[in-house]
Amino acid sequence: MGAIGGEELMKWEKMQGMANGSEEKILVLVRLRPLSDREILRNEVSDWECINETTILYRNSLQERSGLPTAYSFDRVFRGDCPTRKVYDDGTKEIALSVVNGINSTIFAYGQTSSGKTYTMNGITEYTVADIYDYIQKHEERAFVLKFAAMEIYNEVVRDLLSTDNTPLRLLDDPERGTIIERLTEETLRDWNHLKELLSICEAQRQIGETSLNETSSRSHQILRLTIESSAREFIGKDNSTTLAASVNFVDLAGSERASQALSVGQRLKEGCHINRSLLTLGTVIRKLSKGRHGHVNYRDSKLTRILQPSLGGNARTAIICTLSPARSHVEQSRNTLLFASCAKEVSTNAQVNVVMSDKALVKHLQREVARLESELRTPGSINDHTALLRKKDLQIEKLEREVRELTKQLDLAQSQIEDLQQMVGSQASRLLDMEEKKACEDECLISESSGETVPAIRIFRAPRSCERDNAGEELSHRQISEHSLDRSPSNVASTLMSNGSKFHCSDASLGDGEFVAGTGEDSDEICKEVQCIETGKSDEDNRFVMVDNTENGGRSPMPRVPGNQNREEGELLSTISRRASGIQNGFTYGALEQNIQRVQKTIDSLVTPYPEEQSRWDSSTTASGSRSLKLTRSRSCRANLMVGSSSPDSETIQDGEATPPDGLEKNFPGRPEGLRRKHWKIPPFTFGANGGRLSRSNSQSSNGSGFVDDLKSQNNAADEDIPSVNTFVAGMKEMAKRQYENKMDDQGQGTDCVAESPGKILKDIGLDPLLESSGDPLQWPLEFERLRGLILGHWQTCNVSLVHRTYFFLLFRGEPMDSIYMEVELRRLFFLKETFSKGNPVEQDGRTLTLASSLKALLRERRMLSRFVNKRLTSDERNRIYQKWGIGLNSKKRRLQLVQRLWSHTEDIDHVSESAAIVAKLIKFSQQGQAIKEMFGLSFTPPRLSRRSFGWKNSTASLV
Ligand SMILES: Nc1ncnc2c1ncn2[C@@H]1O[C@H](COP(=O)(O)OP(=O)(O)OP(=O)(O)O)[C@@H](O)[C@H]1O
Repeated sequence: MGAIGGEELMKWEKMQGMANGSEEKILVLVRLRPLSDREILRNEVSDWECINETTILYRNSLQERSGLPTAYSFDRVFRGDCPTRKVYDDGTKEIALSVVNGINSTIFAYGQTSSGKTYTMNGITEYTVADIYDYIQKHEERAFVLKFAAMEIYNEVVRDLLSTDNTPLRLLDDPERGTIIERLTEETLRDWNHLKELLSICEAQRQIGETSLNETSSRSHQILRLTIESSAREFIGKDNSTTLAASVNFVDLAGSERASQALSVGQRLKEGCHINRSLLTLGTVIRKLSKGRHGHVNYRDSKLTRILQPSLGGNARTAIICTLSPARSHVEQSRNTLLFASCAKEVSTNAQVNVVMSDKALVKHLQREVARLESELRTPGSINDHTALLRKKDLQIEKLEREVRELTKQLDLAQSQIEDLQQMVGSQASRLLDMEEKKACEDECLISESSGETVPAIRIFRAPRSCERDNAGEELSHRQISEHSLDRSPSNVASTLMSNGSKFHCSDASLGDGEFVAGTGEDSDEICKEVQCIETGKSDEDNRFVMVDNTENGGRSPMPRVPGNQNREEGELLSTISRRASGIQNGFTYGALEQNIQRVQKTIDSLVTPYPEEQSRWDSSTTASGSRSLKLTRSRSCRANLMVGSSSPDSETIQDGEATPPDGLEKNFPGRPEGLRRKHWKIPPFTFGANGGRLSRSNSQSSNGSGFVDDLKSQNNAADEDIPSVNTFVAGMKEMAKRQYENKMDDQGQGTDCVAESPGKILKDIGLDPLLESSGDPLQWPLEFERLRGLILGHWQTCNVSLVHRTYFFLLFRGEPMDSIYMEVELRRLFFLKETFSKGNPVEQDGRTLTLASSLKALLRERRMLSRFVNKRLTSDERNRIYQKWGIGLNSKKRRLQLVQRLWSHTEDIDHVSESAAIVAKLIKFSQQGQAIKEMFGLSFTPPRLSRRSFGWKNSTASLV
C-alpha cells in the first residue's frame, strides 16, 4: 500500500474538497414535443418555438399583449424534432454520469400529461445506463458494483416495482443516510441485459397499476435508482481501500395538470389530491429553495420530496427536463411548466463525493486529522486567542441577556402603566361627564327653593371637583343642597366667579350665624375686585360682601358685609378669621389648615390625576368650589372606623341622622371641652375598613379622587377592596383636623385674635399630652417632628392601627411645618384610643364595638390581605431581596405571611418603618397612584410624576387668599 494508498486517499480528499465547494444550480432543460396525431386532427396549432438553444418563445399574437412573458430562457431548450439522444448528450449526460465518480445525481421529467415525460425519461435512462456500462468497460482498474431499485409513489403510497408484494414501503429516518425506504428491493445487476429485464418488469408493474385505472396517462411518480459502488482494484481488501458510492435517480413525475382538469370526484379526486400534494410540495420546495436556503423547507410534506430531498438542494447534481406540448389548447399548462422551470433554475445543490472508507482507512484518515489539529494547537497563542474570544463572547451574551431581562421588565412596566392610563382615561371621561352634569346642577342652585332665605348661590365657571350625586347617581335636589348649606362648616363657601374673571358673587345662609365664608378661588386675590351677594329675598345691599384688607399677605379677602349691629361682632370675628385664613402659614389657623388641606388635596390629586393639564384644571376648580364640597362632606360624610385595622360595614348611604352625634367615640373624644360640643356634630370618621373607601362622588372634596381610586380598585381583584383609598384617608384626616381646629377656636373664644404660631406651640396650646411639650421655636420643628413621629409610631403599634393607615400617614406627612396639625390630630386620637383600651373599655363606632382584641384581629386580617399581594405586586427580585434582608428563608413555608408579619414590627427603627411603608405602598399600589416614594430601599418603583414639592402647599398658598 504505502505511497500508493496515500495517493489514493489524497486523490479522494482532493475530489472531496472540490466537490464540497462545488455548489451549482439545478440544470433546467425544456423539451418541446411535436404536435401529436390527435392534436393535428383537432387542427391544433403550435404556438411555441425554440428560437435558439436556450430560449423558447410564445408566438400567439393574440396573447402577446396580455402582459405575460413571451420568451423564456433556460440552460437548454430542445425543439420538437430534436431526438432524445441529443437531449441526453447536450443536456443530462454529464450530470447523470457523475455517479461513476461517487456523486449523486437525479434527472427529473416534469410536465403535463402527454407532454413526453415518459418518452424522454425512457431514452435518458437507457442512454445513461449504456454509458455507465461503457465507462465500466473502459475502467478495468476499478471494480464496479451496480444495484438497481425501482419504486412508484401513487396516492402517497410507495410501492416496490421489483416486487410482486403490494405492501406499501415505509419511509424511515436514518441518522446518517437521511430518509431510507424500508424493504426496497435492490437488485445487483449482472449485466446490461439484466438491467433491461428489470426495466421491463418495472414497466409491466406500472402498466398493471395504470390499466386497473383504465387510463392511458400515468398518475404515479416513478423513481428508478441505479447505485454504483467503485473501488480501485489494487486496494480492495487492503487497509487503505476506499469505495465511492453514489446513486443516479431517474424520476418520471406524474402529469402536472390540475386535479380539476384531470379528475373530479371520489377516488379520482383523492388520487388527484395526492398527485398534486406531491407535486405541490415539490413546487413549494423548489420555490423556497429558489429564494435561498432560509427558513424551513417542507421536504417532509410529501413522500416524493422526502425521498428526493438530497436531489433538491442537497448532496446531488440535478437536472430537470420540462416537457411541453406545443398545442395552443395547452398553453396554460405549458406556462405553468415554464414557471416551475424558472423557479427550479434558481435552486442550488451542493454535491459531494461519497466515499465509503474501510475501518483502517478511516483510522488513518482520523490520525492525519488529529495530527493536523495538534499542530494547530501548538501554534503559539492559538489557544489563548480562542479562550479570550470565548470569554469575550460569553460576556457579550451575559450582557445581552441582562439587557433582555431589563427590557422585559421595562416592557412589563410599560404595559402595566398603559393599562393604568387606560383606566385613568376612562375615569377622566367619567369626570368630564360629571362636570357637565355639575354645571347644570350649579345653574339650578342659583334659584333657591328654600323659603325666602338666602341660600348659597353657587356659580362656578370652572369645573368643580365633585358633583352632588347620591349613591344612585341622582343629582341632589335643591332642597338637599339647602339642607347641606345649613352646615356650619367654616369652609362652607359659596363663591361665584364671573365668566370674565373680574368678579365673583357670594351668598350663604350661614352668614347669619357668623360662620366664615371665604372665596378660595385660585386667582381670587387678583380677579376678585368686587364682592357681591346674590340674594333671593333680601336686597343686594344687605348682603353685600366687602373686601377685607389682609395685612399678613398684603392682599384682600372677600368678606360679607354684616348688616346692622347684631352681626357686627360676628363680622369682626370673620374679619379676624379671614386674615388668619389668608396668610398665616406657620400658625394653627383655619387658613393655614385650609392651606394644608389644599396641599394634601393637591398631593392626592396628583396621585390620581394622570395629566398635568387636567391637574391644573382640577386645582383651579377645586379652589373655587371646594368649600361646598367640604360642606357636603360633612352632611354626607364617609362612615368610618377609628384608625384601627378593622373592617367597617358598608356605609355608602349617609343618612340625615348622621348629623346627630352617635354614641361612642365622638362623645368621649377629649379634643372638645364638654360644654362646647355641638350636638349635630359627628367626629369625622376614618374609613380604613372593607368598604369605607367607597365614597360617593358627593361625599367629599376628595370624592373625585376617591371615586377615581375606587374605580381603579374596582378594576382590580376583590382583595383590593379591602384597601382604603388614600383619598378616604385624607378626607378623614381633613375632617378631623378641621374639627380639631374648630374645637380650639371654641376653646379660645371667638374674639381672640391669633398670630402666627409655631407647630410646637400649637400642640402645646391645645393642651395635648405633656409629652408634647415643645420649645415653640419653629427652627426646632424638625427635631420636634422626629419626636412626635416616634410617639405616633409607638402608639400605632400599641393600638394595632391599620398598616395601610400608617403607610399613608407616614408617606404623606414627612416633616413640613403644616404637618403638625395632622400629627396633633393623630396623637389626640391615639391617646384617646390608648387610654380607652388601656382601661379595658371598648370604643363604640358605627354601632360596632372596638376593643384592643378586635383591633388586633383586624390587624391580623389586614396582614393576611396584604400577603395576598406579595407575589402579585412585588417582583421576584424584590421579594427575594426582602426575604434575605429580613432573614426569611427563600424556600421557607409561608414566607409571604412571614414577610407581612414583620411589616411595621420595629417601630423604634425608622429604617425598618420606612421600608415597611415602602413595601405596603407597593402592595396597595399607592405608588402607582402617582407618588413614588423615592426612598424605597432598593425596591424598584415607578419614578414619581411630580416631585412632592412641586404641588406642595407653599405653591398653592396664594390661591387661598
Ligand atoms: N419528443 C417526442 N417526439 C415524438 N413523440 C413524442 C415525443 N414526446 C412524446 N411523444 C409521444 O407523446 C405521447 C405521450 O408521451 P408520454 O407518454 O411520454 O407523455 P407523458 O408526459 O409521460 O404523459 P403522462 O404524464 O400521462 O405519463 C406518446 O405517445 C409519445 O410517444
